[in-house]
Amino acid sequence: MRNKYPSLFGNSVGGVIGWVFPKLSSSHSSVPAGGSFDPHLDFQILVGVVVALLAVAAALAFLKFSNKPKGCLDPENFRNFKLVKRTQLSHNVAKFTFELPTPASVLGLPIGQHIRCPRGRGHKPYTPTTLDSDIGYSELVIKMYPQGRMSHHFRELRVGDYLAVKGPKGRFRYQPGQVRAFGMLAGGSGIAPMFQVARAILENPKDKTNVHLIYANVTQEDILLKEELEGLAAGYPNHFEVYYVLNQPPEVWNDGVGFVSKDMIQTHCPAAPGPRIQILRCGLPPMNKAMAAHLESLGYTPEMQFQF
Ligand SMILES: Cc1cc2nc3c(=O)[nH]c(=O)nc-3n(C[C@H](O)[C@H](O)[C@H](O)COP(=O)(O)OP(=O)(O)OC[C@H]3O[C@@H](n4cnc5c(N)ncnc54)[C@H](O)[C@@H]3O)c2cc1C
Repeated sequence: MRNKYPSLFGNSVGGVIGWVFPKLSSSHSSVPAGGSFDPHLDFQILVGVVVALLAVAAALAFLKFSNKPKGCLDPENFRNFKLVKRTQLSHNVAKFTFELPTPASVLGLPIGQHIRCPRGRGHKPYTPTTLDSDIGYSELVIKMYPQGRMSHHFRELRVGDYLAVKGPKGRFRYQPGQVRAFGMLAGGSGIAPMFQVARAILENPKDKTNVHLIYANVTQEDILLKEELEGLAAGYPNHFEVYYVLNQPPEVWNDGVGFVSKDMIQTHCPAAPGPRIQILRCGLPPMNKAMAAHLESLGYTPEMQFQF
């Protein structure tokens, strides 16, 4: 079909107009041969153009949406993911890289949610260090405890083996800008969900949320993802800060010593009561309990707190 509006909108839009409004497309102009102006016809043309533009916008949006890679998790059934690389990071910590079904797949895990891996009759939560901006693979950093049941499974996992995973799971929902600042209180492997949320915020240039992390461990060697955390602190100095707390610090140590205290929270987390702030907690039960008590006595309401 020949385009009736080539100079204004190009072939495709003119074609759409012709298709949607055949009556209009038979008129070359709203100015009849006699030269008198027809406002009714002009209005019809305007409506036709708006409809055509909306149709093109909808088609482009559909194309963009349908091109977005689909996630490959199932919340109800376990799916198997092949281990393609295993990197030992310390005597009891390793990074596990899993292949996704196709090189273009993404895991499809919303920010702040986790996967679950089966062990015995139950399953354990894990948060990948990768995001959906990492295509074709997903990574877990796992601390393997001597007596841990799931730890034992990971210790035995070799390249070529499969890990059963289901998800997404979790109550946490995140929308960029939903709070002004996050305080994060993490212990040991409880850093995993914090790192994921922090990374998603900081790597999104439109998200101006500030992140204040207090991270507790026994020794310096126990600090997980240290290099990655230092990278975030150096790369986003105005939006991210991390304060480490160690039970057994080395001789030279400038951060916190002992357990995470009320004073440390007051100094390093966004102050309460404050507008649009939230404190996230993830650690062993005794730490979570102690943190909840500190937060309450500092005036943080239950709505301002979330425990992973
Ligand atoms: C949202 C969320 C995400 C998580 N993501 C990760 C992750 O990405 N990587 C990761 O390694 N872990 C992660 N964890 C912790 C993980 O779910 C397990 O708790 C951990 O792997 C231990 O499980 P297990 O079966 O080996 O130990 P269990 O059989 O549950 O425990 C056995 C013994 O191991 C020791 N132990 C267990 N957990 C800890 C601990 N946290 N600190 C100190 N000693 C402990 C204790 O002595 C305990 O008695 C996450 C937890 C949550 C809530």
